[in-house]
Amino acid sequence: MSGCPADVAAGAAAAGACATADAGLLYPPSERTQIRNSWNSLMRWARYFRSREESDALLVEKVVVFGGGSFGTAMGVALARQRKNIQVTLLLRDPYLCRDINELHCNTRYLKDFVLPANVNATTSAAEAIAGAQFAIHAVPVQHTRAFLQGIKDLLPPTLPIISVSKGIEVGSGQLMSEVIPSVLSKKHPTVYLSGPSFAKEVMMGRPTGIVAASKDKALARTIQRLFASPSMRVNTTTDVIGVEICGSLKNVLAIAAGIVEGLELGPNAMAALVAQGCSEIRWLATKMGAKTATISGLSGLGDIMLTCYGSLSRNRTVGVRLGQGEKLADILASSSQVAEGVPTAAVVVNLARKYRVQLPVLTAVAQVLDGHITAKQAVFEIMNLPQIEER
Ligand SMILES: NC(=O)C1=CN([C@@H]2O[C@H](COP(=O)(O)OP(=O)(O)OC[C@H]3O[C@@H](n4cnc5c(N)ncnc54)[C@H](O)[C@@H]3O)[C@@H](O)[C@H]2O)C=CC1
Ligand SMILES: O=C(CO)COP(=O)(O)O
Repeated sequence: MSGCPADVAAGAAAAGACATADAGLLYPPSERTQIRNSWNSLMRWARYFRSREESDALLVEKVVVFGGGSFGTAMGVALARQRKNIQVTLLLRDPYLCRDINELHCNTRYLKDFVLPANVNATTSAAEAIAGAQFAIHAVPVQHTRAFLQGIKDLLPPTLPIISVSKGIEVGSGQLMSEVIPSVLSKKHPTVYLSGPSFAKEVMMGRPTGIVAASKDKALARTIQRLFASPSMRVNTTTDVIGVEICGSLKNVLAIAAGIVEGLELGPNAMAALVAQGCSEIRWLATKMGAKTATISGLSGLGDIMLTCYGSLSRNRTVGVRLGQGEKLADILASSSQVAEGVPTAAVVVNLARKYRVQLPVLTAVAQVLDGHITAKQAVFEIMNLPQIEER
C-alpha cells in the first residue's frame, strides 16, 4: 500500500467512521427532514401516477423479430421473459443458427453465453414468421434494410407496427430509418423508432436499461412503452423521431473517434474534450435538422453517446480502438462478424453537414480516417491545430 502513514491512518479512521456511523447524521436535522419529505412526495406522485395508468392488459400473442443478430435477439428475449405467454419468432437467413435456437435454445453465433427462453423460436420462412404477429421488431442493419423490406413487403399486413431498433443513415439516399421504411412500405405504415443506451449483452443480462420510443403516433409510442416496460427496462416516449434517429446515428461515428483516442492512448483529458466536442457537433447538426434539445440531452442523445464512447462493448468504439492502434479498416471489418453502423454512416454525415451548412470537424475527421486519406494520428494533430474558437 502506498501513501504516508498519516494518510493511511486518516483513511482508516474515515473508513471506520463510515462503517459504523449513521451516514444521515452527517446532515443537520433540517436538511434530513427536507430530504425525507422530497423523497416521500416523489413516492406519493409515483403511486398516484401508477394508479391512473391504463389497467387493461396489453394482449399480445406473437412478436416477430427481423434479424436475429445481437440486438434483435436481446430485444426479443426482453419481451419473452416479461411476457411468458407470447411467442417471439426470430426471422433469420441461416438455417444452422435457426436449428441452434430451436433445439439448443441458444443464439450460438451472436450471444452464445445465454440460454434463450422457451417462448423464443426461429425460422427462415418470412411467411411463417410474420403470420399472426401483432408487432415486428426490425433489427436488420441499416444498409440492408431497403433490400430486406422489399423482399418481404408483400407479406406484411399494412397495420403491423414496425419497431425499428437499427441506428444509422443509408448510404446513397442519405435517409434515416424513418425515411427508408415508409419509402419501401407506405407513408401510413405504423412505425416506432426505439433507441437509447442499450448494449445487447446487458439487456440479455437483465441489467437496468433506459430507452426511448419515438413515433409521430403518440398512442402507438405509448403502446410500445407498455410492451417493453419491465422492472429492468424503462421506456420514455417522444414524438421527436428525427432527434432520436439522428442522435442514434451520429453517436456511432463519434464512438469511432472515441475509440481512436483510446487506441492512441491519448488519455482522459483528450477523451473528455473529444466527447464534449462531438456532443456539440451532434447538437449543431441535429437542431438544424429539427431535433429537440430535450432529445439531444436525453437517453437517445447524451445517454447513448456516453455508453458508446466509454463502453468497451461498443463495436463502433472497438473499430476506432483498432484504427488508433494502427490496424487497417479493411482488416478490422474482415475480422469482425458484427455490424459497426458508424462506418457507413460517417460518409453520409459529411453530406448532411454540407446540406445543413454546419462544420463538424471531429465527425468529418472520422470519415477521412475511415476513407484512408489521413491516419488517426494525423487527424488528431489537425484537429488540435484548428483555430481557437468561442464556445457555442
Ligand atoms: N448490439 C447492440 O448492442 C445494439 C444494436 N443496435 C442496432 O441494431 C441493429 C442491428 O444490430 P445487431 O443486432 O447488433 O447486429 P449484428 O451484427 O449482431 O446482427 C445483424 C443481423 O442482421 C442480419 N442481416 C445482415 N444483413 C442482412 C440482410 N441483408 N438481410 C437480412 N438480414 C441481414 C444478420 O444475419 C444478423 O442477424 C444495428 O443498426 C445496430 O446499430 C441498437 C442498439 C444496441
Ligand atoms: O447502440 C448501441 C448501444 O446503445 C450499440 O453500439 P455499438 O453498435 O457500437 O455496439
